[in-house]
Amino acid sequence: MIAVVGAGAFGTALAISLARDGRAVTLLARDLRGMDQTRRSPKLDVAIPANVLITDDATQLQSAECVLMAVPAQSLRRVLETHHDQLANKRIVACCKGIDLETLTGPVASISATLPDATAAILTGPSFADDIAAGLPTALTLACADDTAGRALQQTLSTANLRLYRTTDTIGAELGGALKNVIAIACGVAIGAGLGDSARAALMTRGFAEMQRLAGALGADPQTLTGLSGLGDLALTCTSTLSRNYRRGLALGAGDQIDAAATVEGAATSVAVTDLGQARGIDLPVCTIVASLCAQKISVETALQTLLSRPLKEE
Ligand SMILES: NC(=O)C1=CN([C@@H]2O[C@H](COP(=O)(O)OP(=O)(O)OC[C@H]3O[C@@H](n4cnc5c(N)ncnc54)[C@H](OP(=O)(O)O)[C@@H]3O)[C@@H](O)[C@H]2O)C=CC1
Ligand SMILES: O=C(CO)COP(=O)(O)O
Repeated sequence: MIAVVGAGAFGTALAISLARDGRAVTLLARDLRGMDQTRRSPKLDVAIPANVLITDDATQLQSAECVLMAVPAQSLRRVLETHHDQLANKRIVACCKGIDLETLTGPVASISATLPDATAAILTGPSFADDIAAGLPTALTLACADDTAGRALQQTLSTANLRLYRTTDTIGAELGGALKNVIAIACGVAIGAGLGDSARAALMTRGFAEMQRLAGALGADPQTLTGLSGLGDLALTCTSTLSRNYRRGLALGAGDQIDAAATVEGAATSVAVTDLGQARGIDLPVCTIVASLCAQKISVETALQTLLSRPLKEE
């Protein structure tokens, strides 16, 4: 049995996809919201197959062959600690995109620090929950430092429509997923402020250079970022209004009222990235500007002038 912790949009979509392919799945919800009765998620327009056990009973995790953690990046540590006893020596696959603000580390480090006996992996890349739930073709990166375990997870989690590519570069894979959210906000701001598609292309490209620079400094192979997690997810999230991070950027760029309660992961990640860059002396102008914009410390006009007035340099 495969367990999914977190019955939000992504966790439920993954559960549906795996179950449709014949796997037995347990979906652990913090709040069932009647999903076990209606067999529907309030966040997806697809019925949940009968071979998904929807439960709020965490003891069900004990019999899982692997556990997918589909909770927001800033909640991951807390959720791992809460279910420590059920998860202690399992194969744990983070399905979130972000950098923990307290530790300035990614989801794989959170798993290893919280559950030293577990096998830690991450599943990330370009995919909207709605697309996965609808059974549309999708390709993702599965990263696990232990390649034998990674190969087994790749087999276990690939389905007819969900194709997983494998890498051992967990830091590169998780940074690709985390950092693209920051650049997606920047691109949304550009479009929301009417700066045009050319400005967006410039931000995607220079943002990608920042992603590779930071990833290399943190021990990743910058080449990993040219894969699905990185370039692939950047292409999706910086161009689609299905992305919450991109939509947050659109709202900031257009000067719309921001709902403070509706957080997007790229906002927290922009703060973490700014701290990491400053501590290591790495130049990350786009990410730093996004942190200031999200905190509403500077105007879009100031952000634009700051980026355009930087010294000219080699590409
Ligand atoms: N949505 C998408 O298209 C995609 C999302 N992802 C990633 O998946 C991760 C989850 O996103 P998504 O599913 O969209 O988010 P949702 O908000 O839809 O779901 C998050 C889930 O996590 C649960 N949760 C949050 N905090 C806690 C906590 N402290 N303890 C227990 N459960 C908690 C929520 O429970 P409750 O409902 O009770 O609040 C909810 O079930 C993110 O990192 C995102 O980047 C990746 C690819 C695509
Ligand atoms: O990560 C995603 C697509 O790959 C979803 O993006 P958002 O979190 O911005 O909605």
